[in-house]
Amino acid sequence: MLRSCAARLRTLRVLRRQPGDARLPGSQPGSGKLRSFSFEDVTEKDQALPKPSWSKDLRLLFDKFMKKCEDGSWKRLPSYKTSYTTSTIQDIRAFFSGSIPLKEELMSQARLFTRSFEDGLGFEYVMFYNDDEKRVVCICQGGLYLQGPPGFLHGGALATLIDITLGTNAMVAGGPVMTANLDISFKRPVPLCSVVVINSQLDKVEGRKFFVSCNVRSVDEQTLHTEGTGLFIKLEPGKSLI
Ligand SMILES: CCCCCCCCCC(=O)SCCNC(=O)CCNC(=O)[C@H](O)C(C)(C)COP(=O)(O)OP(=O)(O)OC[C@H]1O[C@@H](n2cnc3c(N)ncnc32)[C@H](O)[C@@H]1OP(=O)(O)O
Repeated sequence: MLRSCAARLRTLRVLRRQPGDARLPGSQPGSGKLRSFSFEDVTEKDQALPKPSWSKDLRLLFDKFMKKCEDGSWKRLPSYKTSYTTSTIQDIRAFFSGSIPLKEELMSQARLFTRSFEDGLGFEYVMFYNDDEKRVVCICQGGLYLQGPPGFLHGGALATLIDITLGTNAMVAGGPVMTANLDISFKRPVPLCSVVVINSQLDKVEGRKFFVSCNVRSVDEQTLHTEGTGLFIKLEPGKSLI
């Protein structure tokens, strides 16, 4: 989660174009300042760009959303495997008030779960964000190592994709969050290696609570595979997680 958290914070920095700014994403100027809370020192290949392992459907959808980005209404969210420097890890620890149990040498080896497979065998996905509509769309393809029932995507893999999509939606709206609740209704199985679209919407914000919902459809939109809702809680700087 922490790696996911930090990667998404860095994604937000790109999204909001605040180079060198130590503010938390979503916070107002002058509030939520953190010492050196920056991920600028992480330089890695952006994973949310076309690869040879992508199917034609994923490539076509990617091109379609990139077109939507041209007028600025949609933005592509970069995504990284992440590997952090010692100072960055210290800053993440400071944010969580020292409550991260993992030793530093192990933290530097940890990787973002959804970006830990070989290209094409696990999660291939790109997210796009529309600020006006408070929507995040994730176009994704679950590879051969994500099988559940023979020939179909594992429900837990789809739940993961839903979690990161809804979580990203909450996070671009409000800053760092954690999943408190996920409710998923599986309606039709997703064929392995097929492409689906997760369409999420920020429904409501109540204090630190962000309520987000989504549906998952096939590329041709004819099949409704899944519906889901999630509750995400905005994290408070300095508050211990444990
Ligand atoms: C950080 C970047 C993340 C990027 C996107 C997410 C993708 C990755 C998602 C993950 O994998 S996260 C890992 C799975 N989630 C967890 O491990 C979370 C475990 N739970 C916690 O650590 C805490 O419960 C949590 C941080 C979610 C909330 O603890 P807090 O102490 O900050 O909140 P608090 O208990 O004060 O509750 C705040 C409000 O939320 C409500 N709430 C908290 N948990 C709830 C829950 N489970 N269901 C319903 N409501 C809940 C709570 O009632 C209260 O409502 P009110 O303000 O109206 O009083």
